[in-house]
Amino acid sequence: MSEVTHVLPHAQRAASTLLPTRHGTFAMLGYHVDGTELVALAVGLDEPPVDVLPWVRIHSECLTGDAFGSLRCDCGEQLQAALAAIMDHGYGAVIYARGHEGRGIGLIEKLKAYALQDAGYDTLDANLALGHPGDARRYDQAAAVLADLGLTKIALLSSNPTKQEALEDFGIEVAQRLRLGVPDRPENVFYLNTKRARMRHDSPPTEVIPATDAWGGPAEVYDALAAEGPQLVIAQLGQSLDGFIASRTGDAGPVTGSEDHVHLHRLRSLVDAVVVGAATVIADDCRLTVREVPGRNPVRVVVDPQARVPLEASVLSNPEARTLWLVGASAPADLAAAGHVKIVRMPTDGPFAPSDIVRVLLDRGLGRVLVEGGGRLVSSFVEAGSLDRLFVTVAPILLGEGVPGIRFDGADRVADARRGRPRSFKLGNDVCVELNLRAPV
Ligand SMILES: Nc1nc2c(ncn2[C@@H]2O[C@H](COP(=O)(O)OP(=O)(O)OP(=O)(O)O)[C@@H](O)[C@H]2O)c(=O)[nH]1
Ligand SMILES: [Zn+2]
Repeated sequence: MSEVTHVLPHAQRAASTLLPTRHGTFAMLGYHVDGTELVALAVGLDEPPVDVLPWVRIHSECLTGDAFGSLRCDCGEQLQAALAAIMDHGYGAVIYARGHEGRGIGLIEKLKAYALQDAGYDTLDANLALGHPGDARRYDQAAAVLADLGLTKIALLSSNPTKQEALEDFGIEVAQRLRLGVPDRPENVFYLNTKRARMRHDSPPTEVIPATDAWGGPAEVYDALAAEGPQLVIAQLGQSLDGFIASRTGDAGPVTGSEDHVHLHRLRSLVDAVVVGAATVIADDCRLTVREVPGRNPVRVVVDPQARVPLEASVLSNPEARTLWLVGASAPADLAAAGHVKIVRMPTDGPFAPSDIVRVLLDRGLGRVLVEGGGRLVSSFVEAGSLDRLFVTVAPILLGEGVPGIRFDGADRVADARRGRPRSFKLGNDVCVELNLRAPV
């Protein structure tokens, strides 16, 4: 931690209430700090978990982004993603920093800066041309609120190292900094790239997401996933109307249509890691990369307790993306994998518990996970309660017999079936059902 170089102003806690949101109910605290009104939306403060860092976002007020949904900046999406992530994490707070509007120059001055940007200036030069500093924000008030909340050692949700350093100057220990995965858009990509090039922002650029819903399913499905924050486990299966993901011979010909293929690539583009079982790799020789839509390739994760996947398989031989090869404790010790492949020896001979797989990935910074097949692996995640969302695309064909999709030790009574909040949409002639398994039905 760096030296504490400044003294904090007094944070006067003046109001305390509850705020139900679409992400859940937050404690909402209102503060007066040095003539400015700040609010905190907090969760989990009454019973802080042991050895867990609170997740904190210091969100700079942005009327245009936060309230109007402007796409000139990424503030609105960052705010929603932060609320979702912190609620999901169960411990932390968003400090909504009034007085930060326009990086501290105020609303109307920001609009003047926008007008200059309309004429070709970038976001930094526009501020300078108006006689303002590039960034005029102060962080002592937010730090004082954090101190009052007892959040003095935190994980900060931000792409801005300056923010981290400023908080540390005021005695807040930033033990970790996490970036929210909000996509670049055509309307804000120049702005975001300027911040990367000139204002020290270190969010990795994403491929630009066109403002269109012509990819796979409707945009709101993917926007909702993008807003889910750094930890998310989803699964996708394509199956026949009678519930098979492949024919009786295991023929790997696609069951669902091309729109579902695009949808799958879209899901891959939204995660850090895509997980498949050994049998699926052997049957399909899948590449697991993002090709149908713009986006980064996720890390490929092969669940292979007996190390059965041959070295010639695409995921092990083609270095177009990184691969983690999860093998069992007794798998051969002399596996000679290529440089892009990392062998992870699990403590047991398998089958590996979904929670152990998720943990191994999380330890490597891979918090957003797509389980892509086969049926048994996805089923084990369903059964273990390890999935946040399940997508099943149903094609209007009947196979009669084949490789089953989801099968697990089910309920005796229909009333006890697994349920989630459903949403369904068409993918060509197929129908995709998304089950949000964390949302109350
Ligand atoms: N002056 C000015 N302010 C802007 C502009 N675009 C967004 N802002 C303001 O910038 C603030 C948000 O700061 P950002 O640079 O987006 O992000 P950050 O807070 O530094 O970093 P993160 O924590 O990663 O979000 C908000 O107060 C916005 O109103 C602009 O073009 N000019
Ligand atoms: Zn903004």
